[in-house]
Amino acid sequence: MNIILEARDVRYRYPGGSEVIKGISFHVRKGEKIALVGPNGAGKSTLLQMFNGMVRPVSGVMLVGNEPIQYDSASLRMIRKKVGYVLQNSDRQIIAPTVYQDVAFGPANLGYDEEKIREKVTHALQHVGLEGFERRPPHHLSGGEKKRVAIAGILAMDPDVLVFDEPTSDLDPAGSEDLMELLDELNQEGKTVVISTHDVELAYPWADRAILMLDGRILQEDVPEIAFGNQKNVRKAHLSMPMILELSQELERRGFIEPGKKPRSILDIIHSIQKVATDSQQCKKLGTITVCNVDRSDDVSIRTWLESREIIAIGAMGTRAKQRAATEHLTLEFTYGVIDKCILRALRGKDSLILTTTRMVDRVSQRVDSYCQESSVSIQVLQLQGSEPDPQTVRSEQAVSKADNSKM
Ligand SMILES: Nc1ncnc2c1ncn2[C@@H]1O[C@H](COP(=O)(O)OP(=O)(O)OP(=O)(O)O)[C@@H](O)[C@H]1O
Repeated sequence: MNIILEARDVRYRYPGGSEVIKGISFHVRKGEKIALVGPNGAGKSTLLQMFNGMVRPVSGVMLVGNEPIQYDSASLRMIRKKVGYVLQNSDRQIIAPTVYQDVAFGPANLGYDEEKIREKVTHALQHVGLEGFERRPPHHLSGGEKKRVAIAGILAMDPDVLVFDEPTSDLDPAGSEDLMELLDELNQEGKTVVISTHDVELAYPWADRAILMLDGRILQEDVPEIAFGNQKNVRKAHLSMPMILELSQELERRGFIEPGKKPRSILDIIHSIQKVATDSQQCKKLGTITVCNVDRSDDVSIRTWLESREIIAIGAMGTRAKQRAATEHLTLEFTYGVIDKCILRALRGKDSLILTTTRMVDRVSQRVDSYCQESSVSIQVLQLQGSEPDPQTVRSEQAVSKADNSKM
């Protein structure tokens, strides 16, 4: 078990106040997505701030990479290179007069030379979709853009762990979905991601593990299906049960889904409702999913390719994919939970196109393959790539089946 963060019986009280962290122990494994969930005042922010030494426990030990955190300034600088912390309020994190200077602050503090700083800043801004914003004053940006500047500032230091305090609290629903998608992308690239949130609907499908907190203690820590499935603890923590989980419990009571199945998404629910799924598989021809890697298809006109197709829905995963869609003036139908939504479409016999980036391409095939194996269906995943000489021939030349047709 590759533990990257660990708390051993940590306790904390603010100067002159009562105890707000009351003996907490837990660990985070490398590559995990953890959601710390609890009501106002539960101690989530205080606990998160212990992860990179911003708050020092009164007793107990915090470890990063199996090493107890040391609190001298040189050690803290190194810890903050490993564990990046994105504050809830971006205005408190952004300090410089331009976006470039703000994102450059971390790498400059690490002693990098000008060229390396420029490289880090450019890469970080690309990552969060803010290329071209370098000279902009941060206080003129929208809340969502400021959040991305704050994240870029952390990414520029290339930390192993990213900690986000209420990452979506000041974002609109579309902005929240974009941000969760960015967190997924970063996790897919190997970052461990820890967030605090009140939003159970957001945490439930996203997290590998949920930690429910109340009054400075951990109430429950488990996979989301179990952590959020305990009605008593959920109520106690002033939370509500995620809608999907509540619906699946109701369907289970009525015998529509097998006992013990805990769907995490609408696709899971459809899959669990065996009869409906079987009917749809038998009656309909399945649609296909075409994947376009935007990192490798500069010379492909997606718009031209689309013109040669029947009606198709388009989804985008990742910031660069969304930017590419904007450049080609494509209307996106799906920007979050994209793979599941395209599988649902395929089950209805309809085709879709997913724009994505190199690191996420395999994820599409993996998710579709695992769904197909579990459900004994075969949805074709095709790839759109390379130069496009003639839209008429694109379909046969560039659409290469990756699916295992023997599953049919
Ligand atoms: N700087 C501070 N000085 C004194 N007490 C504080 C300070 N910051 C937080 N607290 C107290 O510590 C407790 C835990 O606060 P914390 O912000 O960690 O909770 P939280 O779960 O993140 O809440 P929220 O969801 O509202 O942000 C609260 O009772 C709060 O009043």
